[in-house]
Amino acid sequence: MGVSEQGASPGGGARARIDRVLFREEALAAKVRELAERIRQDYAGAVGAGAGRAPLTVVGILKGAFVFTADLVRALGALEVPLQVDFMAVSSYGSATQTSGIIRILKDLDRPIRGQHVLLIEDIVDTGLTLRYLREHLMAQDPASLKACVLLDKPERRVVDVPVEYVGFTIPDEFVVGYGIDYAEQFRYLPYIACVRLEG
Ligand SMILES: O=P(O)(O)OC[C@H]1O[C@H](OP(=O)(O)OP(=O)(O)O)[C@H](O)[C@@H]1O
Ligand code: HPA
Ligand SMILES: [Mg+2]
Repeated sequence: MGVSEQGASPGGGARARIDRVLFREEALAAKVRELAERIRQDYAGAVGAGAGRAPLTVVGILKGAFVFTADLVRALGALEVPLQVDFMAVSSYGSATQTSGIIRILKDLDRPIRGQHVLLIEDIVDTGLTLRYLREHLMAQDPASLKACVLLDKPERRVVDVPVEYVGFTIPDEFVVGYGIDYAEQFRYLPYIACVRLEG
C-alpha cells in the first residue's frame, strides 16, 4: 500500500506525507453496506411513489464526499431503494488544515427539493460549521425530511452542535485524507483513509 506517498502542496500548504492507514478499502466497503442497510430500513414505506410517500433525493457534498456518495448510492441501489442524486459544492478549508469559517457555495442544487426526503451525504464532520450551514440552507427549501449521513465524525473538534443521523466511524482529532478527502487538493484518489503528517 502506498503509505509513503509524498507530495508538495500546489496550493501553498506544507509538504504532506501519509502517516498511517485508519480505514482500509475493505473496512470502508463494509461500512458503506451497513449504512445502506440502515437507511433502507429507516426509509422503507416512506420513499417512492404512492400514498404517503415522497421521492428521496441524495445530496452529495463536493468535493470531499464524491467517492462516498458514489459508493453509497450504488449500495442503496443494490438494496432497491429508489432515489435521485444531486450535488452541492461548498468549500471552507482551502489549502489549510483549519477551517476559514466562511462557507462558500460553489454549486447549488440543480433541482428543487420541496416536499422530498433529502439525505445529505458528507465525508466528514469536524467543526460542524459546514454541516450546520448546509442543513439550514436545505431546510429553508421545505423538504419533506432532512437527514445527514457522514462517513467520519471528529467530535473533539466540534464548535457547533449539529445533528448527524448516520455516522460511519468516529475518529480522533487527526487530519485525514483519502477516499475523496484532501489535504490541499492532494490524496483524494487514495482508496483508503489515512492520517497525514505535515512537514515544514
Ligand atoms: O465540519 P467542518 O469543520 O466544516 O469540516 C468539514 C468539511 O470540510 C471539508 O470540506 P472542504 O471545505 O475542505 O472542501 P472539499 O469538500 O472540497 O474538500 C469536508 O469535505 C467537509 O465538507
Ligand atoms: O481531517 C480532515 N481532513 C481533510 N479535510 C477536512 N475537513 C475537515 N476536517 C478534515
Ligand atoms: Mg467538503
